[in-house]
Amino acid sequence: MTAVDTDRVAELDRREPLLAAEQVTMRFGGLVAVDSVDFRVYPGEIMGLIGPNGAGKTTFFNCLTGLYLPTSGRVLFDGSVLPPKPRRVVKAGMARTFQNIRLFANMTALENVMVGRYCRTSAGPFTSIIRGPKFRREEAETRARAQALLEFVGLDGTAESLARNLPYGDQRRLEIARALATDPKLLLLDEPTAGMNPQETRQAEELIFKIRDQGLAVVVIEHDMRFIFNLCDRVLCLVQGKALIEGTPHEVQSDPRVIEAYIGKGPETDEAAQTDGHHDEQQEA
Ligand SMILES: Nc1ncnc2c1ncn2[C@@H]1O[C@H](COP(=O)(O)OP(=O)(O)OP(=O)(O)O)[C@@H](O)[C@H]1O
Repeated sequence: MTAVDTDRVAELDRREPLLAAEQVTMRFGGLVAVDSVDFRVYPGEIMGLIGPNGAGKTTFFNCLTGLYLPTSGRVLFDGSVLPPKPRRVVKAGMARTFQNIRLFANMTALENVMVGRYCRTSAGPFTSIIRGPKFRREEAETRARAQALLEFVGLDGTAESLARNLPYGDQRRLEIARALATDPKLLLLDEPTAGMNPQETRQAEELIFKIRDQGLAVVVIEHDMRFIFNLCDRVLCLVQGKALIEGTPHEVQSDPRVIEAYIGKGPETDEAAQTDGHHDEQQEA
């Protein structure tokens, strides 16, 4: 089953974008990693970002999320340019996961999600030290919300497990739960299925649809073509830092330039794309 609905995509196009990248360029010395890229994400859509290794996807992601200040161009979130400060970006409503899992390995699953929630609490250092009523009330709310998010991502029953003891696919879902704890409007997922088995990948797909159905916009970087074309409303393909094509999954996957960019690794050979050297590296990380 495909998620793509042409009427839905047309409707999305009539709305104000939640995220808009305008002519974003990122240079590292003489290397142009991202070259004049325009990109729009609308509320409630799933947007895919694909491209061969080294195409500039992660660098572009880092520009979108304020980790990098673009060399030129700008990124607007909800109509404003955000300061390149992670806490401000998160508070504005943008959350992300990384290519390599970044959990607090020795904390429980519940504690990991609670950490994500603290950007939405207001108890100051003094109230926290004396553990006053406001702190205790917020702590109870944070715990309840974290527990609900664990259930939402399908991790109920793991609340007290240490993050490092969870299976790989569960760790990835835990990262998503932690990102959701910040109450984002936009969730950015950097290779959410890297290293997953087919069953975990299917579960990840269902989870992302569920997140979209809550009204969030989602941007996904992936190498797994079958996953991305089944999941996304629209897809942008980057090649050597430039936007090669943006369109519906059907438009993108049938464009011969995309297949050529992957040196023959079209959708029909996506298993090969999943098992290339890049993914082995991710699994070892
Ligand atoms: N911090 C950096 N300093 C210098 N060059 C960088 C830096 N980060 C990325 N690059 C270079 O920018 C280019 C784009 O890299 P990037 O990681 O964004 O690509 P990607 O599409 O995410 O690749 P992959 O699919 O392998 O993760 C590459 O040539 C890379 O070597």
